[in-house]
Amino acid sequence: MPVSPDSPTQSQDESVADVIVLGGGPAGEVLAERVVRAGLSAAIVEHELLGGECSYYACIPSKALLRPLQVASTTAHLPGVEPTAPIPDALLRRRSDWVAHYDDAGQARWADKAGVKVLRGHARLVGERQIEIHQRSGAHHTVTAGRAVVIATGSTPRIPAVFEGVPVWDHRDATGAQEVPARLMIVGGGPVACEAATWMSALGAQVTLLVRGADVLGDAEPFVADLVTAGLEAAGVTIHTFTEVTSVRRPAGIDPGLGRVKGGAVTVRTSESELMEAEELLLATGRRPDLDRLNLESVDVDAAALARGDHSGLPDWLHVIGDAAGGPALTHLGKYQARQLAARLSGAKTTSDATPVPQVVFTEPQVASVGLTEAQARAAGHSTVTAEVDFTDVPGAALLRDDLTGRAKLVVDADTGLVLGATFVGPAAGELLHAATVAIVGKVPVGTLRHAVVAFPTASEVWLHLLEKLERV
Ligand SMILES: Cc1cc2nc3c(=O)[nH]c(=O)nc-3n(C[C@H](O)[C@H](O)[C@H](O)COP(=O)(O)OP(=O)(O)OC[C@H]3O[C@@H](n4cnc5c(N)ncnc54)[C@H](O)[C@@H]3O)c2cc1C
Ligand SMILES: NC(=O)c1ccc[n+]([C@@H]2O[C@H](COP(=O)([O-])OP(=O)(O)OC[C@H]3O[C@@H](n4cnc5c(N)ncnc54)[C@H](O)[C@@H]3O)[C@@H](O)[C@H]2O)c1
Repeated sequence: MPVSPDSPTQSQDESVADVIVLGGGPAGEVLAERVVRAGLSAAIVEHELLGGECSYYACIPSKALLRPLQVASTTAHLPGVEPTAPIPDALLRRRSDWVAHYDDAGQARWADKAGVKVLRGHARLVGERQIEIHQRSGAHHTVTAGRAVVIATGSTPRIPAVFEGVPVWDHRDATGAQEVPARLMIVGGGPVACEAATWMSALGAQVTLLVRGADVLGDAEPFVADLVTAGLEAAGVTIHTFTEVTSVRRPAGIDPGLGRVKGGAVTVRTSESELMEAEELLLATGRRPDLDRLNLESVDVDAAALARGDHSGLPDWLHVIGDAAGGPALTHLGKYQARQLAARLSGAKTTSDATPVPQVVFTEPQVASVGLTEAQARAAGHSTVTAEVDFTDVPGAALLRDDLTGRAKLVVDADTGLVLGATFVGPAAGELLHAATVAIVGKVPVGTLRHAVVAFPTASEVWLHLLEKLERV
């Protein structure tokens, strides 16, 4: 039962559903929908927008901005068509349309149709299967779950100590940009930093990336950083590696609202003792599970252990999925965990949760990877054989555009011939990935993969060339 924001403080204890989900992001929504489909009742408690970070501030707006840029980049290198250039205002309008102008009415209609109750307000645990729901007005009431409570509260940005209290951009401002700062410093070298550098430079900002480590996307196969760095630099982005911010200054900021410049120029000093200045600074320094305000101690759960991904201390009625679970922060992983948990809650037998995690970073060129890198496979004790192929050697890939850059790598267990990991960088990389995921999950040896004939001339011929290099396996 939704409580209107102006209702008086109240305390009632009602069993609203078999399963209560805390947080209505992609993980929470899939969980709720699936348990209802299985014949149980479900309610979601959401304190902001139903649809979560992914729908309004993360995956959807970023990809709405990046897809036209990918098309523009292709047309610039595709004889036979006029090159096309990004139109900043139209890009921002496309983004705003895809986030439904930050209105979740459509998601609320979906929930209604799916038979999922939506309880608006901030949730905190107060006892076994008991949730207190707080409204902004101060009113609150208690609800009880018949069977299970699922934490799906997502994640929140990690703020390095040096930036605490300084008004700068986070990923919400970058995906929700209303203004384009003339100069933008981005701190970080992960997917958020690289993708945001791509769209903010296309929108007209002069972007400087401050990367603490040796490379952008440092956990990937080494050639990933080389190709993404070249792509960013070609787009006009300046990259400083081995650079950490040691101090930051900004004249007292104002809060001008989402995606607007938050005050006067920002000045940072870096570990190289360099002073740098920009109109805005975006922090893209990672995320951590959002568990702080859940009152977990009231049910004897150690929030710090849970944030590290240690779920062993959870009582049998309490579960955690999605970014809140402390693993890789990816929408599709949270949704997979939701499907698995929904099956278990409705009495079905499920296989183990251990599954390779695919990821596509939508830079120019695109980066797609799944499973282990060669270094990770070796560290895990595998003896490995690998194959690498340049996209320029593959006719189906070379037809996609001129000025082609791209590379692929397969990591295979030398003893079993099974694929352990795959990385593709280049046009269509994201579409080449799922075959690798299927090969890993299905435990298909490379000897069998060779019989999967590839249609000519498609980018999937990259697979053919990789497998030809593994003929002795
Ligand atoms: C810029 C950016 C781009 C990204 N792009 C991609 C991408 O392309 N592909 C990809 O797979 N992943 C991407 N991600 C990661 C992706 O956004 C997350 O993995 C995903 O949103 C996690 O889903 P979730 O349901 O676990 O949590 P969220 O989407 O964070 O949803 C959690 C929900 O819980 C609510 N909530 C939290 N606490 C409470 C409480 N106490 N009471 C009530 N409600 C609460 C929140 O308001 C929110 O609605 C991106 C992330 C960022 C920052
Ligand atoms: N396309 C996609 O799949 C996609 C896109 C965006 C984000 N995401 C996911 O969202 C999550 C958050 O992404 P992210 O890029 O913010 O996180 P990340 O953890 O992947 O990268 C954080 C970056 O910040 C750097 N860093 C950390 N602390 C720092 C400090 N104090 N000073 C300087 N640099 C520091 C790290 O070295 C790293 O380069 C990730 O799990 C990511 O996979 C996915």
